[in-house]
Amino acid sequence: MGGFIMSKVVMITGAAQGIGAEIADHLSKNGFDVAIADLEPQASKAKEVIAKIEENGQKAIFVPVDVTDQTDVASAIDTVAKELNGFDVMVNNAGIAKVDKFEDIDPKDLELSFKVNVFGVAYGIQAAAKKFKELSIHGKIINASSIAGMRAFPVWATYSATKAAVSSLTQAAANEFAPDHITVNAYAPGVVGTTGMWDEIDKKMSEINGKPIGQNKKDFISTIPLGRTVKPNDIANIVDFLASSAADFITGQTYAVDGGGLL
Ligand SMILES: NC(=O)C1=CN([C@@H]2O[C@H](COP(=O)(O)OP(=O)(O)OC[C@H]3O[C@@H](n4cnc5c(N)ncnc54)[C@H](O)[C@@H]3O)[C@@H](O)[C@H]2O)C=CC1
Ligand SMILES: CC(=O)C(C)=O
Repeated sequence: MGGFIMSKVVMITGAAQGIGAEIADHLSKNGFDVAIADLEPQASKAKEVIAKIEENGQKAIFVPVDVTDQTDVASAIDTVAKELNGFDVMVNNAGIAKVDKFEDIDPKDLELSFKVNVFGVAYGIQAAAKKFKELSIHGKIINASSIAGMRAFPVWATYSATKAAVSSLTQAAANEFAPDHITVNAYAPGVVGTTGMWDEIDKKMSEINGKPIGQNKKDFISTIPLGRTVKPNDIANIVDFLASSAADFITGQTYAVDGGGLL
């Protein structure tokens, strides 16, 4: 008689599209039931991700959440733990990228960027750690940083600062939650050219420096030693690892996945 293997449960923010959706697909292939946590208007995109996860033989739900709202994030995690009957891994992936010349940085963009990229990650870490403790789970928390948080590029000050803050939150939380065997790590992608994010970045950079649409992206790609953009699959691979027991003794780290772009 075949043994019954319990599925693990992951919640991934910003998973209705892009890198988050790819992470959801990978983790479901590794036996995770998945909560796709994203803004309410992303519900129909989330349905497509859920359909793929179900094809992989796992359960999936959509949890509407705005990561800038601390209460919303905590109640989303409560819902996930109840509906999927457990909670093992939190991926704080949601993020936005605002690009501007330093002198032109708009306070509203600065505020929203910090609210989504930094407050959102802090709230996700807090609520996940509380739930892991409540359930006595040695959980794993995985956050989205960026190579922009390791080296600040011109006209990316706001975004770079938020992503540097993610690495710092990752280290601090790793230290604080180590006694509970909760690990906290981060991934730092280079240019992932196929998600919506780079279309906006390229358009805004072209308004700033007058290069034709597509040129700024090409210029970035030309600096990557391994000769191509990062694929969402490359990021999902490291998240697979960080979410697995193979990474039990790793905490507080931020991993660049950038084809050598920062070399
Ligand atoms: N695309 C790239 O080149 C890189 C992306 N990253 C980071 O990876 C993460 C994912 O990026 P992509 O998939 O490319 O972006 P994307 O723009 O394709 O997807 C971001 C997702 O986050 C969601 N989101 C935005 N604000 C939210 C909020 N307040 N609450 C809940 N969800 C919210 C969006 O609805 C969307 O589904 C982000 O944190 C990004 O900063 C890091 C380095 C490179
Ligand atoms: C959007 C982003 O973080 C990079 C490095 O391309």
